[in-house]
Amino acid sequence: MQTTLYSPRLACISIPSLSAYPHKALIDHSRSKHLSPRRLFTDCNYLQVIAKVAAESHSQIMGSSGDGVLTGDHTLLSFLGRKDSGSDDELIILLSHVQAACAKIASLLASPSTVKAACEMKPSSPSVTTSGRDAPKPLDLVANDIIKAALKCSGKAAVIASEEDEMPIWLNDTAPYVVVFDPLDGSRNIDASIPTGSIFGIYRRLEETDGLPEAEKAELNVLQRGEKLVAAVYSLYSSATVLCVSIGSGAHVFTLDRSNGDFVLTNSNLMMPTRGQIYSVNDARYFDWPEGLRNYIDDVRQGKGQNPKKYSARYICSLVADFHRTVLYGGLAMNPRAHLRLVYEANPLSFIAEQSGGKGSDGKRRILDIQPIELHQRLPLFLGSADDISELLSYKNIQQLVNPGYEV
Ligand SMILES: O=P(O)(O)OC[C@H]1O[C@](O)(COP(=O)(O)O)[C@@H](O)[C@@H]1O
Repeated sequence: MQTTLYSPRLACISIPSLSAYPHKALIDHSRSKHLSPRRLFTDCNYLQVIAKVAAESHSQIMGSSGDGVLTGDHTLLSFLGRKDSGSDDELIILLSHVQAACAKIASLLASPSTVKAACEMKPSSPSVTTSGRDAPKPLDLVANDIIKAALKCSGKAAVIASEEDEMPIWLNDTAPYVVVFDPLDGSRNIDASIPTGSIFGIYRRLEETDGLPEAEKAELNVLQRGEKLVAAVYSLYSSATVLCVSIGSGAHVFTLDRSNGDFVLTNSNLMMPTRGQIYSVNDARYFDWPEGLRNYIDDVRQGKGQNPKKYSARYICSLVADFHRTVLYGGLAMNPRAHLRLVYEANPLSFIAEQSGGKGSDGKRRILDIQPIELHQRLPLFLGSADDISELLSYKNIQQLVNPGYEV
């Protein structure tokens, strides 16, 4: 049975395609039921069963050919379920809920009713909350609710922390994982249907904090250094919806098949080119930049850097989109002012950058080495090809300290 992805009133998510798995009777039974978004997150056992089946059985059917080359058509779950994938069943279950949440957000963003509502809204300039964060748009809050419901439903997240919530939320004393996330990055562009994304970082629960009061242990768990990440994910909602996943053994891209709701492997072991020819930065801020950054950009624009080719600029102003292009084509995606967040933006994306051969820096330190001191901590962020980032860092003075509070 197939359900539509773009119902105007209520966006539905198709159930994952399971024809490849041997537990067919179970699957046929599951398939006979329509999976509405409500059911997706209320019937928690449903996804857990699916993910467990994937984890237990996939290597009997597909797996790798033994030389690292993947064979067969993999979905995210079947890919993670391979014997040699390095993921445990609980992580697979958690990630199955993450992918379901992203599919639901993708369908909401693309639904005519959402686009119509956005068209009817008056243009608004971003205002800030009391904590200094941009005021959330309605879709930020909807995406946040979808992801929180999915993570709670997974039963695998002990504590979660979102860009849209002031504090972490403790969910479960015994669940193995900690999830930090930005539910909808780039949402300042959302009314114009410009690409947006979701970002997730997954850590293990710190068992040594188990005896502490809830608020204290919640904070310690979500403020782990990026190098402790066990997995990172970003979802890009664009002409295609793609999910890039790393569980610490490379980064892999899956594309949403809108006909059935599967995320299908489209690019395994992503390798960022060691050097690119594109820089991505808001260069209307050029005159607020320090000398080192201005010199670097002046040089690469003119082909006077280590790479004799003249660089081009691309800036979508949507971090996930700018980063995804950088991973694929090489070059740099950066925001030199202390604007992006360490915990749920810089860390997961730096983890994926490193897993694909690139680098992540704040201009002075490797991102994954930085000890977070607060959940919504901001910092300058430079992500990209290993050689391009090294060259940029050699200009020394690249962090923008002048921050006049831009209107747009
Ligand atoms: O205004 P700037 O400095 O160009 O920053 C743009 C960046 O801010 C972001 O919109 C994130 O900010 P928000 O999380 O507040 O939306 C990124 O997607 C984008 O890369």
